Amino acid sequence: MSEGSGSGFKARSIAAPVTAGDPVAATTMQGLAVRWRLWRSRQIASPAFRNLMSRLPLTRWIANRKANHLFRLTTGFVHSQILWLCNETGLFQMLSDKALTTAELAVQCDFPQDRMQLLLEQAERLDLVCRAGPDLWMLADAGAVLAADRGLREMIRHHDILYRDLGDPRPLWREAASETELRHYWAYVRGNRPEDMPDVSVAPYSALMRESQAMLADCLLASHDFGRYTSLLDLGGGEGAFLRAVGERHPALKLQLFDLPAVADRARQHLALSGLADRSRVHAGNFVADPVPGDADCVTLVRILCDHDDDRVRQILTNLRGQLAPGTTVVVAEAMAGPTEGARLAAVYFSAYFRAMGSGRCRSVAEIRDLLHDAGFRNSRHEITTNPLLATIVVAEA
Ligand SMILES: C[S@@+](CC[C@H](N)C(=O)[O-])C[C@H]1O[C@@H](n2cnc3c(N)ncnc32)[C@H](O)[C@@H]1O
Repeated sequence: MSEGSGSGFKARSIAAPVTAGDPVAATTMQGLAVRWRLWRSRQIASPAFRNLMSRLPLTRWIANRKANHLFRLTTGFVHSQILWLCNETGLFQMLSDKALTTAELAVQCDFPQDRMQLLLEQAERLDLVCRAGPDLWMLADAGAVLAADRGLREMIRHHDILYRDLGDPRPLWREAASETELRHYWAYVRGNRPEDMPDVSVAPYSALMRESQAMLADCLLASHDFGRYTSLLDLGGGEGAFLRAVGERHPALKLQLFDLPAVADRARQHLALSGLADRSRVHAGNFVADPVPGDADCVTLVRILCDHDDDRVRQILTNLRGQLAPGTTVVVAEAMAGPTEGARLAAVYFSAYFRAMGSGRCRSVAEIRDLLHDAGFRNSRHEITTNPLLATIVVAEA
C-alpha cells in the first residue's frame, strides 16, 4: 500500500481555542465549532457532494483518500489475517537474505502452489513482499523488519488468542472482565495471590515478553541515559531481557530484578546464561504488597502499569514509594496515549487488548503523572522516545 494504515486517521478535534477566563466566549466558540462541524458532516453525507468532489480533479485525491481510509478501517482485519498467515507459514524467514520463486516458496511453506501465488499477491499488495522479477519474490521493508525481529513475529502469532476473544466485542467493551483467553494467558491479572503461580502459568507470557523486548529496549536505551545511574532495579522485569540490554550497554551499572517467584526463577536462569549472574540480584515477591529492595538509584517499570486498573496501580506505586530512598529515580516506560500517529495507533490497539485482558488500560502521560504524584512521587516529567508506538517515558523522583 502506498499509504500507511494511519493515513486519513487524523482525529481533528473541534474543541474551541482556549479562551481562559471568558466562559461566554468559550461557549460561543464551541457553539460555532459544533455548527461548522454539523454543516460539514451534512455536506459529506450527501452523495451529490461526494460525486462532485470525486469529479473535480483538485478534490478527487482528497475524496479517494477519505474513501480508502474508510475502506481500510472496514477491512483492516483481513490485512491482519493475511499478515498472520504469512507469519505462520514462515514466509518472512524464508525470504530473509534471498529471492525465491513461487514454486520454491510453496514447497518450503508447505502450501499448494496456486494458493501460494494468491497469498504472495496479497502480501505484495500489503507491502510485505515485492517482486524482483515476474516470478521472483523478495521482502519489502515491512517484511524485512519482520524477518529480523522474532519478538514482532511472536506478538503477531499470539494474536490468534486475541482474535478469538474479539469474536464478540460487545461484552468486552460493555461489561466487567469475563473469562477470556487473554485473561488466562496473562495469569497474574486473575486471582489475589499471583505469587503462588506455578511455572506453567508464567512460561508463555514470560517467553513472549523476553522475545518482544529487543526492539523496545533499543528504543528505551536510545531515549534515556541509564548510564547516569549506579544501580538499577527493573520492577516486574520478567526474564531479564531489558536488564540484560541495559547491563550490556552500561557495564558499570549494578543490576537488580524483581518479579513473581516463578518468573524470578526464569530470570535467574536467563541472566546466568547471559553471563550476568555475578552482576545481578534477582528478588522474588508480589510488588503490590511485599518489600521491594530500596537501594537502587533507578527503578524501571517497563510495560507494568498498563496491565493494571487504577486502584492496583496506586497500590503498586504506594508500596514502591514506601521502600525507596528520597531522590531515587523512577522510570515508567510503556505505550501511552498521545497526539502522535504512533501513540494514537498504540492507544487504539492497547485499549482493545486490555479490554480483552480484563485489566489495565493505555494511559496518557498526564494520567501516569497523576498516579505517580498520588503515590508520593514528585518532579515528574515526560520524555519522548525514538518510537512513541512502542513507548513513552515518564520519569519521577521518590
Ligand atoms: C507485561 S510483563 C512486562 C515484563 C517486562 N517488564 C518487559 O517489559 O518485558 C509484566 C511483568 O510483571 C510481572 N508481575 C505481574 N504482577 C506482579 C506482581 N504482583 N508482583 C511482581 N511481579 C508481577 C509479571 O510476572 C511480568 O513479568
